[in-house]
Amino acid sequence: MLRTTAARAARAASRSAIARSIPAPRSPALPRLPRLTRSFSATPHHFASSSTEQQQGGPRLAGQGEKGLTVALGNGAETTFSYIWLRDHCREERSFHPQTKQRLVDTFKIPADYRPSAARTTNEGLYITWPETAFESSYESFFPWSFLAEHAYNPPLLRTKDLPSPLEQKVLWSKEIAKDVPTVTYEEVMESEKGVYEWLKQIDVYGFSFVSGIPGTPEATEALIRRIAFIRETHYGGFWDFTANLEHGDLAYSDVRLEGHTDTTYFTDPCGLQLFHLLSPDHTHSGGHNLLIDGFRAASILRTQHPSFYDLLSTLPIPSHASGSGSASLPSGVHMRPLRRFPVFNHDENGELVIVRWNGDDRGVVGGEAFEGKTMDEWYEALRTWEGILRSDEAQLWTKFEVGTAVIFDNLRVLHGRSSYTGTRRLCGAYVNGDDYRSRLRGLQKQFGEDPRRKALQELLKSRYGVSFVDKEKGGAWEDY
Ligand SMILES: C[N+](C)(C)CCCC[C@H](N)C(=O)O
Ligand SMILES: O=C(O)CCC(=O)C(=O)O
Repeated sequence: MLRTTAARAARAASRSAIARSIPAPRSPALPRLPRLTRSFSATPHHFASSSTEQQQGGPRLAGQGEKGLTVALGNGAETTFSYIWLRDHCREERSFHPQTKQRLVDTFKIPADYRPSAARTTNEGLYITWPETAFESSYESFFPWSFLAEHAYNPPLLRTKDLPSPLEQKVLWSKEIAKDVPTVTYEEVMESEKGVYEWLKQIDVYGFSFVSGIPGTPEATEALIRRIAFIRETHYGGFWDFTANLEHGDLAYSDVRLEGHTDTTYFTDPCGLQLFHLLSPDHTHSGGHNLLIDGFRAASILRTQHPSFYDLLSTLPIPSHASGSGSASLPSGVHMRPLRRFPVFNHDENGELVIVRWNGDDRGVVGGEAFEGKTMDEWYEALRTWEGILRSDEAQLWTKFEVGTAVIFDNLRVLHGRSSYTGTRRLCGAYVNGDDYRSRLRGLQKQFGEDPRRKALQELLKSRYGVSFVDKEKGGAWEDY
């Protein structure tokens, strides 16, 4: 919804009210500092710059231009930041709300020709004094050298390949993992944050985890899921408790075999985690065993053995839908389609595989212009090869559901399926959004001081540029927002 002028004015007023409510930061009285012996090219926009006694060869201010300044870090690497970027990314309380971690400075009110009135450096970072202008009263921003090194862009001082990729943290598995399946107990998850952390670490590394010792009730199962985050509601409801009664127009509500698939490929944002817990005792049914397949491992096999097929399944958008009959609560029926079509393999901006979307049953009609110039036979050959890897004996982890033991898996990586069954089989469970799961895991990593990415970043900044993270109290929230 476009903001009206009044709303915008209200927002501006509320911002300045927020800013006023925050005690104006007492910019440290600038001690009279020795002028830098190094002289800079005298240009009309020259501003005073100085440095507190710093270790020889440490990071320093290396130059100032019309639109930006250049810093030199430990190993002499130089990089330039525009003044607008610096003002826009200030983390002082005037610019960045200390509790909400949201930007308070109105980026688009920063004058296009904004530049500092002074700058100084210390062993910890760069202090920029902004001038008294109509835009704002003069004040000082602080940027740790580590923050500048991490976010440098002209040129970048860090590259994606410098840090461990998320995929490196994962263990790709075959059916052999049956010898030692990742498992936690209900009790440890329910009784401590550490227990939840151990559980989510297993899901992060293996893409799935079993939970044993659960009371055989839907209530206990739901409480377990909610230790991660809230449940994702869909047209199947929130927490499901289902049998083969076709209460929803989907084969899951039947007793037929389901080959390995990921759920909700018809959602623009497929569900992240999925948990199943059997509630009906063994003697009420026969079959209905659970299948798990590591989609990332299967994809890596295809990529290695058939790169052209991997590329095809990484580019061709596949239609997906949920169109089963409606239910009593949804008489208009289900007509689910994603906003756009997605390929089987979806990658992040660094080319890392992050989402496998594959459901042969929910796949729509392929064809049309997306397939123009492609040979349909090649596409089916690629699919057949992919499905052949999924259905290979070594890829398939089959387990027999038991009351009291739930399985949870990352629906963006691990495919699941079911053998056909006879008799009465009652299953419960729910979805959790992938982003809520990853946020919960990130929070626990920080809480238990094990954020692998930041640890690797800290070591790299220290070894390559001789800079360290700065104690938050001194420089606001130096996180990777
Ligand atoms: C809600 N519950 C998990 C029981 C059924 C999900 C329906 C599965 C659907 N064919 C899909 O692949 O998304
Ligand atoms: O019934 C099962 O074991 C799983 C059903 C299924 O694959 C699904 O709900 O997506």
